[in-house]
Amino acid sequence: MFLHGTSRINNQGHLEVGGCDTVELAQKYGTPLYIVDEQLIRQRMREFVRAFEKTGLSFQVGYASKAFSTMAMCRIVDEEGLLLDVVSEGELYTALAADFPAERIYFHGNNKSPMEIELALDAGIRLFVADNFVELEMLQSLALEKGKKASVILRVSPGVEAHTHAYIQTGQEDSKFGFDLVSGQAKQAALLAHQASHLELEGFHCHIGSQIFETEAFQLAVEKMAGLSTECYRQYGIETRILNMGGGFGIRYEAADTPKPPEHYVQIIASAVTRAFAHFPRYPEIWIEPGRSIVGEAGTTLYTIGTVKEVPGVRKYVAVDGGMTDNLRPALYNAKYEAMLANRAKEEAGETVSIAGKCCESGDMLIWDIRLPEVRQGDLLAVSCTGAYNYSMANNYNRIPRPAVVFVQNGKADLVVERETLQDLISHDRIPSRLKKKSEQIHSIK
Ligand SMILES: Cc1ncc(COP(=O)(O)O)c(C=O)c1O
Ligand SMILES: N[C@@H](CCCC[NH3+])C(=O)O
Repeated sequence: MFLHGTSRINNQGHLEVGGCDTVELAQKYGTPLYIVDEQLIRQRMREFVRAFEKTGLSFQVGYASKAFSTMAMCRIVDEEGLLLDVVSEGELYTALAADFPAERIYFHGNNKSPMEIELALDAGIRLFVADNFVELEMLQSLALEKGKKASVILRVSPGVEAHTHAYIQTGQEDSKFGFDLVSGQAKQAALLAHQASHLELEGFHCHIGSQIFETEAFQLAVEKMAGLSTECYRQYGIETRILNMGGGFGIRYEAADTPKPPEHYVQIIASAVTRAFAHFPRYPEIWIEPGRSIVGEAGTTLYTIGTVKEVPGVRKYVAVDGGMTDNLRPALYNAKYEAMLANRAKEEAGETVSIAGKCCESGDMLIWDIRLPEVRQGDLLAVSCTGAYNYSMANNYNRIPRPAVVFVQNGKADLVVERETLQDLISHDRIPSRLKKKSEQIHSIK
């Protein structure tokens, strides 16, 4: 397993993250456990910021909460001075509850409800990334009602779609997100927002995919956005003050992944902007909103190994005390992960096994065919690179409680999310009185 950030093997042969021995973390907090390397998160944020500072252009780095949102995480984003991208009432509520300044929050989403828009307007967030015509209408009428002006940038589908190792240019992007560029919808929306009495159109947004290594795709997307900006400027006098190029920068999940450092993506985007917007009086302020590349490599999930089952001549299944409930990505995207035995980290690999989760689902496999030392019940398995879209996509399938989350740094561990309890699982359940047991019914009559 590749050791990211502060991860290392200590003298006892245990995996250590943030100066904390993971075997001790397992004893103290139990497993499964999400361990987050705080120093690495801060380092990544600073790398993006410093790279922009070097360009001399105006910029904002946002963090996409969807990758991993907790109140403690919002505090780190605030301390590092980033903007915060939220996509739901829940993410907004989490940020506000953590006292994140509303004026540095902006709201994404393809189906914002009137209630969500009202909450955000009342809180005084920085802006909305408007996704469609219905939303523009809602924003205008709710802002009017409240006697406010809602700042917006428009989400555009630029017809550039990037995948992990390739990108394609599609004519008209078939996407549930944003205003289509090719058909002229984006321009039409810009004019509408520009003319609306209670909207302030500040610019455009696009996001071309996630876990992207192809930097050419970002260049092409900048060019497309510049084309739209030019048309809007020449025809309607609309100035693009903000150009948000989204997130999507790839990370190293396994040896085959070769991501570029944050600086590389920033340079590519910044130089594409200086070229493509050269004919404007001013360059737009460039925004990006990475999620995965900030938190992904900082996460490690610790499991206890339970049953081991050999199918003779076929494979050895090693089951852990979590699975698709804490990491949905292998089941959902066939995502690949690396792992090691955290309690015997120095031992040579001796066998090939497959790591199964504990859900009642054949597809609940975390890793197929991984080389590990001979595994025993009670060993600790550490899966790396689980910081993004693991905790945030965790679920209670099979009524399995969600794990705890600890932040580790300089030898200290802080519990930032408590493990769900069995009581939590039933806390919203209600039994209608007709289904209550006779004894309980009599009790409730008294
Ligand atoms: C609009 C938008 N912005 C930002 C992100 C964050 O992407 P990533 O975590 O790949 O950086 C996403 C997720 O793909 C997104 O949909
Ligand atoms: N949830 C996805 C990424 C989608 C991000 C949201 N647009 C993942 O785990 O990789």
